[in-house]
Amino acid sequence: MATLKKKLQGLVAATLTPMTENGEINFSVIGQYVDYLVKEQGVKNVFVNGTTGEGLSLSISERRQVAEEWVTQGRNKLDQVVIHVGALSLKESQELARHAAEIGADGIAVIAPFFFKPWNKDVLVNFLREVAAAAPSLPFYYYHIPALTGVKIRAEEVLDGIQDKIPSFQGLKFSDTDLLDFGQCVDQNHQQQFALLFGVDELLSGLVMGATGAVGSTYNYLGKKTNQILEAFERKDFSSALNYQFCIQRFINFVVKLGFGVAQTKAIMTLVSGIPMGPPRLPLQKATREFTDHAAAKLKSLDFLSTADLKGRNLGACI
Ligand SMILES: CC(=O)N[C@@H]([C@@H](O)[C@H](O)[C@H](O)CO)[C@@H](O)CC(=O)C(=O)O
Repeated sequence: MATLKKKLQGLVAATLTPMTENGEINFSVIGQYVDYLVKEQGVKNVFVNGTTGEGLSLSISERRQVAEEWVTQGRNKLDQVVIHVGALSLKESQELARHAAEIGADGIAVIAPFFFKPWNKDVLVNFLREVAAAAPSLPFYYYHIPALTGVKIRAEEVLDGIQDKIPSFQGLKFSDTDLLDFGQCVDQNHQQQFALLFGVDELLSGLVMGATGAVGSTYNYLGKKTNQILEAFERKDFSSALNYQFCIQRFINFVVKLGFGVAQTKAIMTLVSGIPMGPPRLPLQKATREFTDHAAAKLKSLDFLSTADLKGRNLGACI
């Protein structure tokens, strides 16, 4: 049985994996990264080695070391450290799951295998069950991200009866925009026993539909702003929640048009936090100087960046 833990809720930062210019992992800044999330962004949960963390581009040994560093540095500072342990090889995934349990992580998550793909719900759940069984004491989350895995089995189908197969099942990270599917997951979750975490940073729609929390890349540097959405939603001030959402979207929409992914997230995080995230690993390509300059200008115009070097306050600023 999974150890009873407080339900994962609120914002969860999908962490980046800091790298040196030579492409090695820069473990030395993870402690600083933890402090930044907690103190500057008000984010106390992390999702490590996922999409944003380039988990699938790291070796197994690197994934173990990154997980270990987050757990160590996060001790007594972070509420929960969830480790993504998905891999194409079931054995590797099980090894990572066991390791997460040994180091004292708070949960594990797994994506659908995406080379040889499960062709139906039962096959997918069998795969997930085998991984979960390697760390039965850890809360288990299914990481649904069909656009990247190509596995289009609906999340509501996966959830149906899943706890009978996976006793440690604790929730879903829903990285998709199909609100019918997400709504069905919420509707099924009658006893509210599962954490249903929205994985797309246009968060308000997920909250309205019943998300209990959210995992995302932008919470690394817009956590404080996004927490304002959660707070307004909590006090039923929907108009303010929408204003905060639109304000954040002005930035997301801007960078999406420039071409936005993990490399660009690394550049933005470096800019906003001052912590060097370095380049991504191939096949991803480092963000261009042009992208970083445009993103910096937009962040300043929205007052998302330190105003110390601002000459005058922009009237369109989101504060
Ligand atoms: C495909 C992707 O990278 N999605 C991001 C989002 O946070 C995304 O950057 C955001 O919604 C941008 O609109 C997260 O869901 C990724 C994530 O949670 C992870 O790193 O595991």
